[in-house]
Amino acid sequence: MTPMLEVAGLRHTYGSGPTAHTAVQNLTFEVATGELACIVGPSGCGKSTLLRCIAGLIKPSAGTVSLHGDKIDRTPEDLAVVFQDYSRSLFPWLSVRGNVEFPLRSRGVSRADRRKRAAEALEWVGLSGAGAKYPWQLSGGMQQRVSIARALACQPSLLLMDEPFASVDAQTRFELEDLLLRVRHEHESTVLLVTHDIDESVYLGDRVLVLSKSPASIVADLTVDLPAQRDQITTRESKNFVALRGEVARLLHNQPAAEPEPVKRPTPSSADDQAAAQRFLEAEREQARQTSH
Ligand SMILES: Nc1ncnc2c1ncn2[C@@H]1O[C@H](COP(=O)(O)OP(=O)(O)OP(=O)(O)O)[C@@H](O)[C@H]1O
Repeated sequence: MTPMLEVAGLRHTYGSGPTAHTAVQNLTFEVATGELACIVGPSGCGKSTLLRCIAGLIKPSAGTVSLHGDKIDRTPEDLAVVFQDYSRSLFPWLSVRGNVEFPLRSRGVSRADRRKRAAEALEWVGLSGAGAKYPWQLSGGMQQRVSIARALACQPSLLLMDEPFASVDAQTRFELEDLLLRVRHEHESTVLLVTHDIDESVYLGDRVLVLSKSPASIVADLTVDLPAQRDQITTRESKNFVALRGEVARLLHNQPAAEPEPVKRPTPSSADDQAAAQRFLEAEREQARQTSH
């Protein structure tokens, strides 16, 4: 079956000559229909560059991006993006309803259908009563819900999310993570979410793609072996969660400076995995402390 998203041999270099900077190199992966894939990588490794290439906002220097088999050379209509900075992505002069309806105008959706789809999307994110308000009358978490509603109203084949919960407090972050899990199951959405938060990548993902330091390449593609129904307390305490979180942390913190080798996933085997992961993390931190002095 054709994957929803196919990224093949992607490279992007900013600038040219002596100031050229390769942000991502040789990235190849697929995201299946209905899957939620998380991308996690060190700060500045090229995560946003990758998303911008997928969204058709920049043309990659090499390689291809295809959405259900069609090569992307401009922003596809059936793709929506949720950015970290909700305050800049919502229009302050439009009501919440107006913001959610806005991208539907350029997609030729009739006024009546725009109203209907905006009302539905606001209901999905728990903001039915807020349509007439303005973004600046809402909390940060509510504004990000509006951004998510706006993306969902477009009924995208692929939802791209770039650090979507990085600008809200911890409690709101948990609520928004659970909101995303709920709506993606209800709507069988295909989601590619970029985060620098290891726990978030494991909590949300069906898969976690771990990127190397810049220029980003994929060092591991891990399947998240957790039940589809997750909750913030028991899932995060579970043995599989803790083991996988430790593994992602190791992969992120233990990278050679250049050309990382692909790393195979070890199979969790003993009841001591959790403690072993914790000890390993502590050893990693100690090593990082020593090398930074
Ligand atoms: N327009 C640009 N021109 C030149 N270099 C750029 C440009 N945009 C990004 N870069 C560089 O490319 C590299 C990757 O940047 P990018 O923003 O994609 O990384 P990131 O992983 O999303 O970063 P962060 O984790 O801080 O959000 C960085 O070294 C950055 O300085």
